[in-house]
Amino acid sequence: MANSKGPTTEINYVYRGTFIHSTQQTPLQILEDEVLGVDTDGKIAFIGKAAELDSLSQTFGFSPSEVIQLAQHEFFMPGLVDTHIHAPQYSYAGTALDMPLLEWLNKYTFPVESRFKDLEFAQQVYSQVVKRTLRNGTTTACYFATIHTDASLLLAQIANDFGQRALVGKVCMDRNNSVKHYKETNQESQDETCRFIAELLNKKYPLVRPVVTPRFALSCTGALMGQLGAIAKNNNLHIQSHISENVEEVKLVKELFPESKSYTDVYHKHNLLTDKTVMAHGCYLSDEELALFRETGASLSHCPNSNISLCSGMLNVRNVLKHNVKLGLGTDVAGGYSASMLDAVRRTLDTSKVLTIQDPEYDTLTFEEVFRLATLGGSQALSLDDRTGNFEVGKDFDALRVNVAAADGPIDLIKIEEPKIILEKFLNLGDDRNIVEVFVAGRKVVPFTKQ
Ligand SMILES: O=c1[nH]c(=O)c2nc[nH]c2[nH]1
Ligand SMILES: [Zn+2]
Repeated sequence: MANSKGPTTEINYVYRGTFIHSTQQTPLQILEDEVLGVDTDGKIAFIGKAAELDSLSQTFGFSPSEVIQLAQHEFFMPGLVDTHIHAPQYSYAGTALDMPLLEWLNKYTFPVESRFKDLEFAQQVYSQVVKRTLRNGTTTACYFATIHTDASLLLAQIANDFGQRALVGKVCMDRNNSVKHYKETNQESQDETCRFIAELLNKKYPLVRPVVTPRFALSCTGALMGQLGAIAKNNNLHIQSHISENVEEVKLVKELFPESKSYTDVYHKHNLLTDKTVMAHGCYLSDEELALFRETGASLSHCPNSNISLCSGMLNVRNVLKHNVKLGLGTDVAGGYSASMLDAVRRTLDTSKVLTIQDPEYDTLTFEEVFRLATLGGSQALSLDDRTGNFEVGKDFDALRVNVAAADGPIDLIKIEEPKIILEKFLNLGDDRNIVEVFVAGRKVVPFTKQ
């Protein structure tokens, strides 16, 4: 019996072929020769066996002749969810990876981010990052912008224009001793955050929301963090920040906040840990801190490229999962040099294997588990799993149409392969040439209609 939402909505289009996604119960569910219908609101109206096509077409009022058939080496998978990416840092992605975090922030990041006062520069970089990530299959992105409100609003507008689902954060920082012109006063940070939230909500973009963004504990006074926690609470908003990325950072946080039991406790004390909070990295969190994440419902973003590129550390993903902490993957551009979530998948697997090399007892992650982290896991980490993350009826159709054998693509298939092998090849070898179409909330956003 097909899974369906009921025949109340009008069907916009129907695809037939292989659909691969994750559920809470299984990291990999492969649905072969199925039909999936998307309604005019962009939601999945039904998914069922192709053998039931006739009855589905009668129930939902579409003609079987309009069904779009996928080719032999094609499949649909849920869109990729990037739970942590710095849009302005895309301007220097692939460079500046020669020093640890705190020096890297001072030497490269803050000087570049300070340039985003210039809206023309912001327009150029932000259009590029939204297009590049969409082309690589990121249907949902959780962005850090900069301290500049108008440029941050511009990022939100560009994501909306190109049809990407996004959380966009105006960065807050009232502490910065190294690049003195790149910081706000406490009052400015509060006022501009409120202006950012009000103006963005006022736009009523269907898929783009503000996220309260204290940069990290070293960039914010306790007073500012507490005020931002209150702003998030009063407006029922998401929160994002960084935590426990690098040994030196953890040490300085302990010195700066001696009254707190741990780094996690610093955020908890300032009401920044909620079930809509996502914290990047978390390489050095103790079991006690993970328990606090679990209790508050806060989630982690695993950013393996950045963790390795800045020699920060390695997240023990197995331990995070054991603590039942929600977890997604992030590119963390530009500490991470790649804007592609396929790279995040590969670096997650690499890191897991390095942990196994160090300790053969370590239970290496499977590609199926990492696939789930990149899709459903990310949507859960961002508390958006009621809307996106897999092909459940009633969710928005956020999806990639993948052709593993795309002409001039990077993958050679020697013979016809089963879907699981095709997915594994795509995750390990594929790139944007294999992503022939991208859908967000039912709208085809790749290939681009707008330049
Ligand atoms: O990887 C990171 N990138 C950043 O921009 C940042 N800011 C604080 N901590 C950070 N970590
Ligand atoms: Zn980051």
